[in-house]
Amino acid sequence: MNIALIGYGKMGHEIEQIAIQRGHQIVARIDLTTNDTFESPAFCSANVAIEFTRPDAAINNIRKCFEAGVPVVCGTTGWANQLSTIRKEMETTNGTLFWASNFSLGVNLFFALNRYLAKLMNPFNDYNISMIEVHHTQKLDAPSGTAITLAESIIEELDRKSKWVKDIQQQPDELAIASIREGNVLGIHEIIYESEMDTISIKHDAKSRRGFALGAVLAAEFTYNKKGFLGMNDLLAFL
Ligand SMILES: NC(=O)C1=CN([C@@H]2O[C@H](COP(=O)(O)OP(=O)(O)OC[C@H]3O[C@@H](n4cnc5c(N)ncnc54)[C@H](O)[C@@H]3O)[C@@H](O)[C@H]2O)C=CC1
Ligand SMILES: O=C(O)C1=N[C@H](C(=O)O)C[C@H](O)C1
Repeated sequence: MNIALIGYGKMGHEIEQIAIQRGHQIVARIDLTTNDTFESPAFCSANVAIEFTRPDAAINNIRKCFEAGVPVVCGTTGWANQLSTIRKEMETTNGTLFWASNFSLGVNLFFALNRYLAKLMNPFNDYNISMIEVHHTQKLDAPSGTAITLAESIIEELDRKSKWVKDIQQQPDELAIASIREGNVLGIHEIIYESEMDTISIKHDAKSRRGFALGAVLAAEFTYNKKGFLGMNDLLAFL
């Protein structure tokens, strides 16, 4: 498969290695540091583009993929509040977008565990719930996209929580997400249920970026020749 990388930073490099190991060709690398363009024949020859850039760049890059008729897998976080806008544009252009806040298989198992635990804890009002996410200091968005996905599932399952807030809980229905930025931490997410009697917590700790990158390449393989909006549940049902 011909793959175009949009964003050739930490994730772009990791994805390139895995894509080549899996027998794909990288036909274009669009980044602030390269000369490749969306208009080039090389980019237009891509079967799928994989976009990992920054929150303020993702939407425009996805639009460029729709214009070029290239399906796009996007892992950039920090812009998901505009997802419904871009989905409408995807429909009007008959495009293809696969988006996930986290492509790692382990994190997606953790998503299922999180939802199950929230459902289990729903009747037990003595437990309050909070979340901590830790990432490297270069990360631009907070809370992380993964933390927001986790929070959205908890809010769906737990009647006593109706919205997430950054850092400090002020109302009982708020779910506080603390974001810590330190060193080169690749991504830690912990959900904590706390009563006067005890603490129950679940935690995911990424050991490398390979899990994110492998998931993104699998998503690209899955996206090839498909139309519409796709996500990790579609991919996991297929694996
Ligand atoms: N969904 C997932 O599984 C994961 C998502 N991420 C997200 O992916 C994004 C990128 O992460 P990293 O690779 O670690 O960041 P990075 O900072 O190492 O790389 C970003 C690259 O994008 C380039 N860039 C910036 N603006 C651009 C533009 N307008 N067009 C093209 N390229 C542009 C930069 O020059 C840089 O090389 C972040 O939003 C991060 O949160 C990161 C890991 C996993
Ligand atoms: O910026 C990162 O590094 C990561 N971002 C994603 C997020 O915001 O959830 C996924 C992973 O945690 C790494």
